[in-house]
Amino acid sequence: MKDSYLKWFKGKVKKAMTDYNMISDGDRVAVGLSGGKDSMALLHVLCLIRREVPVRYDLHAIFVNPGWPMDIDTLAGFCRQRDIPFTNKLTDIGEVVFNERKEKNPCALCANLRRGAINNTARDLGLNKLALGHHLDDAIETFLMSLIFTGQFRTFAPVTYMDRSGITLIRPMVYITGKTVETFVQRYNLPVVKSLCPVNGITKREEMKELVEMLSDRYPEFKTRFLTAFQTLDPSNLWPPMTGRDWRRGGAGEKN
Ligand SMILES: Nc1ncnc2c1ncn2[C@@H]1O[C@H](COP(=O)(O)OP(=O)(O)OP(=O)(O)O)[C@@H](O)[C@H]1O
Repeated sequence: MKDSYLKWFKGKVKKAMTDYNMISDGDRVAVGLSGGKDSMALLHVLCLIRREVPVRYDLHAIFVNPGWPMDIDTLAGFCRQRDIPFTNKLTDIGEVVFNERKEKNPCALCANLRRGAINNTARDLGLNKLALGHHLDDAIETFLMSLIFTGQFRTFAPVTYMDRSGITLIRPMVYITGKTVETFVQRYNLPVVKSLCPVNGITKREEMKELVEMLSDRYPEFKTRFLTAFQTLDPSNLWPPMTGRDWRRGGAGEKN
C-alpha cells in the first residue's frame, strides 16, 4: 500500500520532469530548501528518483537564511542522511525588509531578495539548474492572484530559463496538489522546520489558498481542470489583441 503510493507520487514527478525536459545528463541541480513541507518533499523525491532514472544529475541543497533563528541542524541532518551537500546562505534579508525598509507589504520584497540570493549562491557553486517546491496549488493561486489583483492571465511555468544568472528554474512537483505533498510528508515522516517569519500565514496568498480550497470542495475536479487548462491553453479562445484604429482621434472618413 505504502509502496504503491510512493510509486504513484514518484510517477507524477517523473512525468512532469519528462514532459517538460527538466533534467538532462550531467546537470548540477540546486534545490531550494526552506524547511517547509514542499521543499523537504521535493529534495526527498529527487533523491529517490535519481537512483531510478538513466539520467545522471547532482543535487545540492541551498537554504537562504533571512537572518532570523532557524533550526539549521535539522536541515543539515536531513541532507547529510541523503549524502547531499548543504549550503546555509546567511543573508540580512530579515533586517532589510522589516527594520530598514519597514515594508507595509514585505512578502514581495522578501521573495525578490531571496530569489536573488538563491540564484547567486547557485551560480557561485557552479550549479546550472534550480529546483523549487512549487506545486499545482501554487500555480493556481498565482494565476488567481494575478487575475484578481492585476487583471492578467499569468502564472509561473514548469521550466524558466533566467537570462541574467544563466540558471534554469524547474518545478518538478507542478502536477501534484498541496494536500498530496502534505500526505507524502506525513507518510514518510519527513521533518518540517517551522519558519519564524513575522507575517507567516497572513498574506494575500493565504486568501487565494482559501479560495482555491473553497472552489475545489464545491467542484472536486477544479484543480485537475486547471492543470488541463494550463497545458492546453489556446490563445485563439481568448480575445485578439486590439488592432483597430481609434476613430475618436479623427480616423479616415471622420469630420474634424
Ligand atoms: N529560504 C529559502 N531558502 C531556499 N529556498 C527557498 C526558501 N524559501 C523558499 N524557497 C524555495 O521556494 C519554493 C517556494 O517558496 P514559498 O515561499 O512559496 O514556500 P512554500 O510554498 O511554503 O514551500 P515550502 O513548503 O518548501 O516552504 C520553496 O518550495 C523552496 O523550494
